[in-house]
Amino acid sequence: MSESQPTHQAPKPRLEVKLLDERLRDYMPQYATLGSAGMDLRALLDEPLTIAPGQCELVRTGLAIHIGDPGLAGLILPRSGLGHKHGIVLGNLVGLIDSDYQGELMISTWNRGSTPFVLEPFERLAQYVLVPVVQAELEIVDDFEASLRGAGGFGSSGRH
Ligand SMILES: O=c1ccn([C@H]2C[C@H](O)[C@@H](COP(=O)(O)OP(=O)(O)OP(=O)(O)O)O2)c(=O)[nH]1
Ligand SMILES: [Mg+2]
Repeated sequence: MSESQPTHQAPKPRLEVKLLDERLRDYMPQYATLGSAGMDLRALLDEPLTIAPGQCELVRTGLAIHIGDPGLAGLILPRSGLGHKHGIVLGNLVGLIDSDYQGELMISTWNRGSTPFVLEPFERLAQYVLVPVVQAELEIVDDFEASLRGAGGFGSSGRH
């Protein structure tokens, strides 16, 4: 079945990427479908890596992506299939990639499951999502203008 074209599409930011391993040329991150939010990141490994239950390994991607625009950031998120079926998620839960980071993207890979997981070389391990960011300035005040919620949180508004 052919995929429907999006009705409108903003121009895509072009990001500079360095391949820290030539093998990555054949495994460039891609959007799997026209509407995919993330590009899959692959594990740069020379041989399969067994991750024991509870173990966390920092896995190379072999990619350095310089975002360069402080109005953007990268997020590294787990893949739902690996996370749900195999317990393979991120040791830092979410990876936040600063726009001025020029180093290699690393994936903190945590086996939160109960069986060993064998990670294969170049397996799609996590996903990279580019998101808009707004930087704030903080201004110290003594009081806020009152809001309906005030300081209530953590379930204070109850269930409906
Ligand atoms: O999953 C991740 C998370 C972070 N990073 C890189 C990019 C990010 O810009 C940098 C710093 O990340 P963060 O600010 O979350 O870590 P930190 O512990 O605060 O280190 P730093 O003091 O270097 O900011 O590490 C990754 O490669 N993978
Ligand atoms: Mg930091």
